[in-house]
Amino acid sequence: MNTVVSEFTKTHLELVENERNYEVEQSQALISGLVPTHLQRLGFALVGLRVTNTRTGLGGKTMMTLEAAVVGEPLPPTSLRSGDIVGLCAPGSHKPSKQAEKKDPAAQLSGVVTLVSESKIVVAVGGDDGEIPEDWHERCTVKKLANDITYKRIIHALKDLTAVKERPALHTVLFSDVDPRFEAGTMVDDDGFFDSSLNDSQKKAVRLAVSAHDIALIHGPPGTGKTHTIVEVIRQLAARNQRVLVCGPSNVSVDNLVERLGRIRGLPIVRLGHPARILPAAVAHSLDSQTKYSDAGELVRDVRKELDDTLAKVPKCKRSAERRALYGQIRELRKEYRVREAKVVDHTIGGSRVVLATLSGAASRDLVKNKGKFDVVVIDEATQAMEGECWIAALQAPKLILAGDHQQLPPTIKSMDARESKSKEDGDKALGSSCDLLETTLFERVRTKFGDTVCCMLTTQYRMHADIMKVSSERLYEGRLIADTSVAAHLLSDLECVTATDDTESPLVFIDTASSEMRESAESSDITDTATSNRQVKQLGDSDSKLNTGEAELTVQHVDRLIAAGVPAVDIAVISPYNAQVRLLKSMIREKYPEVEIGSVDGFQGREKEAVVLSMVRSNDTKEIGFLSDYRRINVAITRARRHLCVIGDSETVSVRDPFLKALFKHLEQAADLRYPDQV
Ligand SMILES: Nc1ncnc2c1ncn2[C@@H]1O[C@H](COP(=O)(O)OP(=O)(O)OP(=O)(O)O)[C@@H](O)[C@H]1O
Repeated sequence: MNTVVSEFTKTHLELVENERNYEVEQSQALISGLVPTHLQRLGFALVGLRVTNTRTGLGGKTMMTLEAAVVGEPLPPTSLRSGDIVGLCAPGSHKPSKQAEKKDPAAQLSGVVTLVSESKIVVAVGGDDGEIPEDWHERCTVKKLANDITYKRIIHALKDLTAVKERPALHTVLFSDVDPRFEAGTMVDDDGFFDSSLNDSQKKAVRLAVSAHDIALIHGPPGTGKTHTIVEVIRQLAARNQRVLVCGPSNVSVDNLVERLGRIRGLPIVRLGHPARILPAAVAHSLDSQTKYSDAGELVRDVRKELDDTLAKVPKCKRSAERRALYGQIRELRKEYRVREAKVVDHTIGGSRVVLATLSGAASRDLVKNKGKFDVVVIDEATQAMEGECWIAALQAPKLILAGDHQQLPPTIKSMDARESKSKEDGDKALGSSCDLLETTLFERVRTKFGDTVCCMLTTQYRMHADIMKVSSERLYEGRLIADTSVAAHLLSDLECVTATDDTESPLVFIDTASSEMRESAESSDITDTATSNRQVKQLGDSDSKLNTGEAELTVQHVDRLIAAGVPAVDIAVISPYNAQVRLLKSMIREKYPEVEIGSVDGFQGREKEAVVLSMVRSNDTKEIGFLSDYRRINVAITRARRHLCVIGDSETVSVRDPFLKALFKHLEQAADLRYPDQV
């Protein structure tokens, strides 16, 4: 079996390295090719800042607050967000630090953004690299840097997987012909569920997951209560004295679970991860908060105060010898702080039955020290993570539970377009199939290998009107998805303050633009701000994004009608598979209705709204539909709506080639309120 594992990791390592290089090259080309003022205009840098405050954060990091150099002036608009990795340097400086030089030669320090507000940005700068040059109290620049940490962690995990000496049964099941095992003795009795509202398929999934010896899958189509079910699984495992590591590919997926688990009394949980990336509702359970405010945290509070007091003396100190002495003290205090903090962290993690982190965060030093101390790893949204990413967490326990839906979008492989076109150009089939391999998730691989023996599908959905879910159920979920009675017939007109109109009484509206003149076009330069931002869009692989102005106008009119009928703007989402159309729609809707959410289909996965307007965009003579042909994208698009879905598209272009789209348009023609542009 070791040979199989070695071959597997070798192929994946190569693919992940390629993906990492591609992403780093892309962002470096953008970031290092432009001067900071230009980057600032694009939202990737802030120039003319000054350091106004420093204090100590988790891990002994220096939290630097930066404000506009002109006192009281707001920061310019920026796309820098909490969690971004940034480089800091004096204007025009080219003196590299060891840590930052690989990423940006002009950066002197690098850190993580922890807060961005109208007037300030806070950056956490790592340990001993946190010595702040004197002139930064007057002028300094912050620039976004490429972030390849997750890739490095995947690469590390794959190497660790190769090196495992005593393989648990989980590895045997995943890499050889051994079948998964289930232990009947651990079965949950009918009256043994904590949550009495669970439906039959959810109970079945909980039983499968709890009784699995090595692996189980929970397949959760849209709105079927996958998270609900995972919470019960975790409670059942904790009640059996098992320690559980719970992960997801994104911070949102983890915090969703933190929020729900945090409400359960008597279940000690801790959320690992950079506080800047944790959602406010989950912050109280973060390791940072627990080390700060728990009784055990007393141990570090004194040193933290002394460190902060010493840091505060630095800007006031004019002589460099005195500054050097202060930095010497700071270094010693940091060392002491880290030793004490490590004890508190071990105590907090060790005392928690359930530990939560992103998949990438599962590589945290604090967790790796805990290696082997978990009984089960649970991964939510596992169909949105590359297999290598899952292994960062999966190495930590002998049992793995994966939850997800392989009929929705897989993880984004950024080098995919480049690889696919190169594969076509060179006729290199191997390159093409390597894309597929990287896109194949661990969930999908296990489901294909073992089918229903390891996988339980949740079949009652609590989101969509029955007409909205019909095509997805029939074509992708074997016709087994049923709408719960609480949602099966619900309409916008049932909402308080919404009047009954043709729109609010129809769960499905289809505006067919076929035989109109509403044709797609390529994005022109006047849609984006500057010539450079067009180039940036191209560099980010969005060069041939399409838009359709006619459809955009119909979309705005439909939103106008919904709002006039009393549908709250916050309950409406406008989505499109094409980023260029999203940009156009934002420029037309944002000002009028700031609360209407406008985004790409891919960005809306995992979300829901009462009303969704979907603009399909494609309309051409050759029936080209580009990436609309990925049925998973269309499945995500049409399953976001609870009570009302309005599809705007050209049936003659979109419904011709792809079987899923054909079925969707047939259903729309039969079941939707069908309209034509000149009648709306
Ligand atoms: N057994 C149940 N009885 C009643 N309502 C339920 C039940 N299970 C889930 N729900 C409701 O269904 C909705 C979706 O649940 P949840 O967020 O757990 O689903 P999910 O499958 O994780 O969602 P997504 O489709 O976004 O992945 C929630 O409003 C939840 O309260």
